[in-house]
Amino acid sequence: MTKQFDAPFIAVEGPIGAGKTSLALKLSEHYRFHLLEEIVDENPFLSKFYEDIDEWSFQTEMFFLCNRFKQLEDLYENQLSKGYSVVSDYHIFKNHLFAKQTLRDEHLAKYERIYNILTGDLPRPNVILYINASLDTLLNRISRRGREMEKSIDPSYLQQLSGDYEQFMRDHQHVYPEIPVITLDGDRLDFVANPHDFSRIVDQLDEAITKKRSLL
Ligand SMILES: Nc1ncnc2c1ncn2[C@@H]1O[C@H](COP(=O)(O)OP(=O)(O)OP(=O)(O)O)[C@@H](O)[C@H]1O
Ligand SMILES: Nc1nc(=O)c2ncn([C@H]3C[C@H](O)[C@@H](CO)O3)c2[nH]1
Repeated sequence: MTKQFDAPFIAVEGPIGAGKTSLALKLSEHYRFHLLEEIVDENPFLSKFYEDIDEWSFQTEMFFLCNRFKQLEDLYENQLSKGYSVVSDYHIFKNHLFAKQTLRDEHLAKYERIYNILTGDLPRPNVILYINASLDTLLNRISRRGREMEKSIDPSYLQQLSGDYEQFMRDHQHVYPEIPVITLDGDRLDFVANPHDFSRIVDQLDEAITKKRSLL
């Protein structure tokens, strides 16, 4: 069974370059919530993965999965079980979403068995902020951010991931109607430079958190 807790656990999600890290950081500062950051540079396979996805996908996906498993176990132990609130720059579901895109069938079948074992009882976010954005915006932001290894990202890979996110979020709302999903238009909202846009997001989040608390 999934680990239980009452504190707000907010996940920021969306495709590569949507603005998850930027928004999660700003929210953690605003609310003074613990920030769970996604590791990127520590993944020793990621740059090789971008050079040859088929060759390196299994190692890459397994590394992300094991790393996030450990992060979320620690998060429960040190934060959520003690009543501390958290904002995270990912949701564990993204592992499966990427893996379905990158793994060959026989590797995916093995991966899914391990994924189900590892994630079955992990704590799940109780509010999701989903940033979607057009392919042009995502490519622009990835290029402006300038991570060397991401220069070879194929736009069709990104397009496919964005479509998978859309589908996943729609399904999630049907399966878990009790978990609010706040969808943000990443093309139009500039929460990085525009305080007004950021405070509109905070208003929506405040409302979702208050509603959740009143149901407890
Ligand atoms: N809404 C926004 N308006 C303008 N610029 C933004 C916005 N969101 C993010 N950016 C800029 O786009 C770049 C990518 O943002 P960020 O690293 O937060 O994305 P991410 O979703 O965390 O990416 P990844 O999936 O790679 O972790 C950064 O340079 C950031 O400053
Ligand atoms: N293959 C793969 N699987 C994942 O679970 C995953 N999570 C993040 N990423 C990539 C996207 C950005 O380049 C960079 C930062 O998010 O790492 C992933 N890539």
